[in-house]
Amino acid sequence: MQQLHRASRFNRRAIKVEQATKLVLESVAPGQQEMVPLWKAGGRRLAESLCATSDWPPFARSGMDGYAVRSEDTLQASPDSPVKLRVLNPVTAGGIAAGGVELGSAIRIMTGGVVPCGADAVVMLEQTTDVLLDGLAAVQVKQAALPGQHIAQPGEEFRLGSLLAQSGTLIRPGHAALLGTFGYARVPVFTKPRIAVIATGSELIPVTAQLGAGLIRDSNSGMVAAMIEQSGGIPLQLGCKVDQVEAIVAALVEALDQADIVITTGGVSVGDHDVMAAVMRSIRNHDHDQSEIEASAKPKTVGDHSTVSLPSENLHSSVKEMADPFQSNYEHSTKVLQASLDPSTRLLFDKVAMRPGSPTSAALVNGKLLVALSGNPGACFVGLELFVRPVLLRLQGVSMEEAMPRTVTAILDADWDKGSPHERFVRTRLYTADSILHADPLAFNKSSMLASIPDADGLIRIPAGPRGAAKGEIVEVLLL
Ligand SMILES: Nc1nc2c(c(=O)[nH]1)N[C@H]1C(S)=C(S)[C@@H](COP(=O)(O)OP(=O)(O)OC[C@H]3O[C@@H](n4cnc5c(N)ncnc54)[C@H](O)[C@@H]3O)O[C@H]1N2
Ligand code: MOO
Repeated sequence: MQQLHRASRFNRRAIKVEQATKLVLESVAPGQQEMVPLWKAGGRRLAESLCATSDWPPFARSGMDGYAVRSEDTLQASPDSPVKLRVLNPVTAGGIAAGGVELGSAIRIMTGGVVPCGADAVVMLEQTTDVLLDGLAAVQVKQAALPGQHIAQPGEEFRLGSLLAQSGTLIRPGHAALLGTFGYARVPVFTKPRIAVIATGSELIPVTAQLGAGLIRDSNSGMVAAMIEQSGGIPLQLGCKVDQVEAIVAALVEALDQADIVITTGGVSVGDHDVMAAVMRSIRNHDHDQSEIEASAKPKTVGDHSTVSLPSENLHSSVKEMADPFQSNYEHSTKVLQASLDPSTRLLFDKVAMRPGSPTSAALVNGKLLVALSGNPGACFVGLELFVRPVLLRLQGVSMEEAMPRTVTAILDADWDKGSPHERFVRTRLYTADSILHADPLAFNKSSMLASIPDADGLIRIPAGPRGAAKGEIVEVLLL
């Protein structure tokens, strides 16, 4: 029996990164929406596509301080032979002229003012001289004005009803300006997804604590929280939990209750205390049991998740397998976990064909996504970028395609001669030289290392194989 349990730890089938990303993205849908004042909408995601409520500009607008003229009146104007135009009634309060521009006349106008009817050009103040004509106010123009000169035509930027921004758009300052222009004082946005964060590991202490023998501070929680904030979510910190089933199950139950999705870090590998791996096995077996129930009602199809061969151990034994009988009331914890799983609960994956982060796992638990990231900071970071950020964007209305990381190609600056059976994501600096983008892999790139994470501009994607990649090769880089 013990052998079977041991074997089940290694019975994990790696799926490709794209497939894993697709699975997590398909398991979430854009969330609720709310109205927020425009001045608080910056950085949020639009929940509806919004359109222009009028033409813009709404009237012919002067782009300069000067005189509104009829261009044909100025056709013969030159420095040697300036044209004199009578100055008619000045623009009234509100910037609207009382009358129009008539033959041989001009009206003084300010930047942004309504171009009076009859005028089809504005001459800049600097290019005019105030003079008298028959004792009355006049202006002298020394150059022919082109029709339309310094006038913004009504509707030239937007027509009534034209699209301003699509649902899912990140509201940047420019969008806020547009929305204000068209009278959107309150803006429909997606509610911020609430993401529970649990760090697992008995070696972890809170950031506030003093280091002790064998202890390290929990750096993943802060990193995950920062990524959540950066991607428009609200992190709910549940803190670090010791590698005991009941502590972690209790935290998961609380997290699933409070949050839209749950992220854990650590404990996903094959170690004796890797509790999240045991939880995932429990879910896999629960899923398997469900599949068997469903299979009795309908025939299995090829490629069906339920056809993956799994050891048929139950939730109890799989949790028991990793639990230290001296540390943990696993019977009770098992029941708590089991009682909290509904029939829709299923494992999405428990291994990804990538380095770092191959043990990264995900499940749908009671309709909520649970992503179990690796504890190694480098692997945790890559998992966040590949799986968590896209999910956060999707929850805020971004399309599946646009939620995926953006990629560029760059010239590799140094040999990466480490081959791998799985594709590898290498933290890199990006820079441009002679208009060519270069990827300069950062030092301290191991999964367990932190130092390169803050400096990374991208992740070089090195295909699986014995060779790695050579200096000068063109490589694909995921932008961070
Ligand atoms: N026998 C095997 N051992 C390991 C395998 C394997 O296939 N066979 N896989 C290795 C790989 S690859 C990885 S990646 C790690 C994954 O380990 P876990 O995700 O289970 O993470 P832990 O064991 O809990 O921790 C790994 C490492 O990271 C540190 N850590 C964990 N949490 C935090 C945190 N919140 N803040 C900072 N640092 C954290 C932890 O102390 C460990 O040093 O497993 C390999 N082993
Ligand atoms: O998959 Mo692990 O993250 O290589 O080190």
